[in-house]
Amino acid sequence: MVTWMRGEELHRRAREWAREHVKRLEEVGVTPKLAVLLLHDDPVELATQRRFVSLKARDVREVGGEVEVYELHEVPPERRTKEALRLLDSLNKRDDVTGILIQKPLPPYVDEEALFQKLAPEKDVDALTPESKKKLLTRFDLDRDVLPCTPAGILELFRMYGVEVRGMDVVVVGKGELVGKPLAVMLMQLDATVTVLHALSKEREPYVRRADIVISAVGRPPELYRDNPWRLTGDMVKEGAVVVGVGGKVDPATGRWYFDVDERSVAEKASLLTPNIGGVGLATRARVLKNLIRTTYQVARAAVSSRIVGGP
Ligand SMILES: Nc1nc(=O)c2c([nH]1)NC[C@@H]1CN(c3ccc(C(=O)N[C@@H](CCC(=O)O)C(=O)O)cc3)C=[N+]21
Repeated sequence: MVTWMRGEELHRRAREWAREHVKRLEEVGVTPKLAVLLLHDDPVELATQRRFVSLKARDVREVGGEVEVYELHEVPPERRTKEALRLLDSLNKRDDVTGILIQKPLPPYVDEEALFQKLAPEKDVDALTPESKKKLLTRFDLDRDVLPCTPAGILELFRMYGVEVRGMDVVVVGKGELVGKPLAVMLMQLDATVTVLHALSKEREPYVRRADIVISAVGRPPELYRDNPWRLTGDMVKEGAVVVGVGGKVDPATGRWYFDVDERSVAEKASLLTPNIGGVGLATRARVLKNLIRTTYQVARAAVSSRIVGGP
């Protein structure tokens, strides 16, 4: 029998925790404010990302924070990076903005590196600036650090459901900057044996079949992508494996979700499995809230100490 790894509890606890901190911050005159940048113009991505952004915005508002969303898809592609950099510059400087999130993925013509270099590290809710990434390579503290939301959310699910990664064979499918890559690094820190598979991997099945833990973070469901489609089905994993499904896309025509993991067939083989709805997504949102509170403290602290250092 499969045990479902659900994110509701983490999400509920994070909201409670965040609400408490919003109250505490209120007393010193600070309100968390998240600025979200949405740069994509591809219809599948725009539909999907808008949905994610509205969910995160709802969470932040529900705990007493504020949200500003900036959509840049109407800016011509050749000016998109420049406009985003200009916007980031002003958001970096604004005292009322305490967290900035650049929704991923970005369109291919946008200079991603330039954006994350520009983003003020103390406001980096996703831990995607070069500074945050560097920290991941040495060590991290799941309970204290601003860490990439989805990888950290998955590690929290593992902790909650007693999944030990030490010494385990873990396969991560997908090597994206947002999930696959940081997660692989974190799992390595936790002494797992990590294999990362991606679009150019010669073979996938043999690696997947022998893995104790499979994490699928691709986001190319066959229903929506002809090139390099990916779906994990029950026949691909070993009996008793732990399986985590991360990727999912919304069909802009129907509003329907398509996911990386075929929940039904995998549930017949896996010992533990995240549900496509109510699993990793909620664990991710829990971390977004926690990260925003942490960046808010960082920003508030920086403002106070610069006042002390710089004088009035
Ligand atoms: N810079 C950046 N940071 C992110 O954190 C980020 C991103 N880019 N790009 C896209 C992914 C995806 N993501 C999700 C958030 C919430 C759900 C979620 O809450 N899903 C609901 C269902 C969704 C629904 O009800 O429509 C659930 O799992 O129950 C899922 C996925 C954040 N992402």
